[in-house]
Formats: sequence, C-alpha cells, structure tokens
Amino acid sequence: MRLVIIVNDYAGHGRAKRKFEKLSKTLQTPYILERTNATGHAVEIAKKYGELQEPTLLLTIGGDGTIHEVIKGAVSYEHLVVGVMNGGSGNDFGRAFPTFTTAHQIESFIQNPTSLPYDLGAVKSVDVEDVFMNNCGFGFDAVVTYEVNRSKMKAWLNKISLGKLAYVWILIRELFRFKPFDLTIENHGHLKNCYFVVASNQPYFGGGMKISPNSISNDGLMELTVVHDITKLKLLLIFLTVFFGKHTKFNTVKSYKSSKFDIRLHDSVIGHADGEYIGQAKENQTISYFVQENNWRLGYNNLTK
Ligand SMILES: Nc1ncnc2c1ncn2[C@@H]1O[C@H](COP(=O)(O)OP(=O)(O)OP(=O)(O)O)[C@@H](O)[C@H]1O
Repeated sequence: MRLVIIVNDYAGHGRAKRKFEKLSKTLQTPYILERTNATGHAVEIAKKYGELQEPTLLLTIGGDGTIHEVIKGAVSYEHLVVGVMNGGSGNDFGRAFPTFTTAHQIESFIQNPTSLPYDLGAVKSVDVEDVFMNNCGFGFDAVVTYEVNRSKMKAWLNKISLGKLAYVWILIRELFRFKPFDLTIENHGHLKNCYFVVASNQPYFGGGMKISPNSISNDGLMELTVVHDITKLKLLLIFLTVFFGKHTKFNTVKSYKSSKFDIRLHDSVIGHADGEYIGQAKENQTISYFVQENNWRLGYNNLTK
C-alpha cells in the first residue's frame, strides 16, 4: 500500500508540523509528502490520489479542519484509506476515532492494512452544502467558532500559549450579543428561542465537549441536539456540564435520533461543519441533514489508540 502523508503546517499552531518532523526521523517506509498550502487544498490532494487507482493510506497530520477536507476528498474512492495523527488544537476527531501515534504503528499498518467504513454526515440547503465526520451546527456554536478563527487576539495569545483565554473571552462576548432563533424540525415540532442546533456523527465537539454522548459513527444514524428557551447565565452553566455529557438531563436540551432531519431556522443563522465556517442559512429555508452510510474508510490496527 502506498503511503501519502498530508501535513497542515499551520494546524495546532505548528503542532502538526512538529509531529511530522519527529515522525520523519524514525519512519523507514517510503512515503510521498504533501503539504497543504491553503484552505481546501487537502480536498484536492485526496481527490488526486483517488484518481490514481492505487491502494493508498492518506495519513493526515492536522486538526479537525484538515481531516474534514481529506475525508471529503477521499469519499467514495474504495482504494483510499484515511489515517490520522492528531496535530490540531481541538482534536475532536481523535477523541472518538482511533488514530496513529508512532512510526511503528504506521509501518505495521502498511505491511498489513486493515480498515473499517464509517458514516459521513451531509448538510444541504440552497446556500449551504457540506459534509461532516464529527458534527455540523447552526447558531451560537458556529458564531463562536467563526469569531475565534478570525480573531487577531487569538493568534497573538497563541504565541504565548494562552489561546484558550481568547476562546473564553469570545464565548462570553458573543453570548451577550447573540439573538436566539426559532426552529422547526420536520416531524418533531417547533422550538422557540434556540441557541444552537447541531447534528452529530460522534460525541465530541468544540475541543472535548461531549455534546452528543450517544452518537456512534457507523450506525447509519445521526443525533440532533438543540439548546433552547434558556437564560444566558444558565446556558453558561450548561456549557460546563457538556464536558461530562450531563447536559442532556436539562429539559431545555432536546435530542433526536434519525438518519435524516429537515429543519427550518426562522432567522438567518451561520453554520459550521467540523468547526469550519460553511456559510449563512437564510431564514425559513429548509436545511436537510442526512447520513451517507459507510462511505469512507479509516485505517487502523490493534496498535493504534
Ligand atoms: N497552508 C495553509 N495556510 C493557512 N491555512 C491552511 C493551510 N493549509 C490548511 N489550512 C487551513 O487551516 C485550517 C485549520 O486547520 P485544522 O482545523 O486542521 O487545525 P486546527 O484548527 O488547529 O485544529 P482543530 O480544528 O482540531 O482545532 C483549516 O481550515 C485548513 O483548511
């Protein structure tokens, strides 16, 4: 099996770059190195190897955004297997899926490749279309993600390893600015004053929050979680309980399970897929979430974690 290593030097504020440098000192197996040069490049890299028809491990060293792009490009190419070494900041993928940590694990995989198929979520409306291996949400979570990613303060604080401070500051600032929206979920009814709605294919989001504790990534189903009708102070308290997956006990948190959801937001609200901004859904447009069952393969063996 051919080994292609895809590295996003910028992921994890240089963490992915350092991981690759360390790996390259011990890895004996020949490999092709692909460094991403911009947002979206990893999709093109994966597609390029999809067209070459040779069994290939796309070993991705980066964060959730880079992994998202590689899976998006690799989807439906049966000879492509995605492998991951965590190199991001949040690494929600690595909390739910097995990942490689050493050169020895990768070498033993190349000699004896084993992989399993996983589901991919899809989201589609007139203005928004994407896929997700972790989760895809509209509302407050997307606003915080968007503001954190474009924040100059975060870039500066990261240089002195205080990036999380920027996250907390932006979360509180946006909480006071955010205007809740009404939401209709087809076949499930209408909810008022919603802060966010998120569809999940695995439990974790936002860097370790267990937003959807019962999500399983290869069951052909997704979970929809909505937080609604709640004071801003209580929402902050609920954020603390999310780390332990205990928020679902509050009656202001609703969860649904299905292979497909059609929702309508009664305001124009921005969205994210796997923590990357995907655009703004216009008010009252139908947004369809659905599961593409078992359509990408993850490589790992009994040595991976
Ligand atoms: N050469 C590049 N320069 C700038 N951005 C890049 C480059 N290559 C990829 N990107 C983009 O960098 C963004 C962040 O990458 P990624 O999500 O992997 O890291 P992270 O944000 O540190 O990790 P996490 O999402 O796990 O918190 C992605 O949107 C990706 O498309």
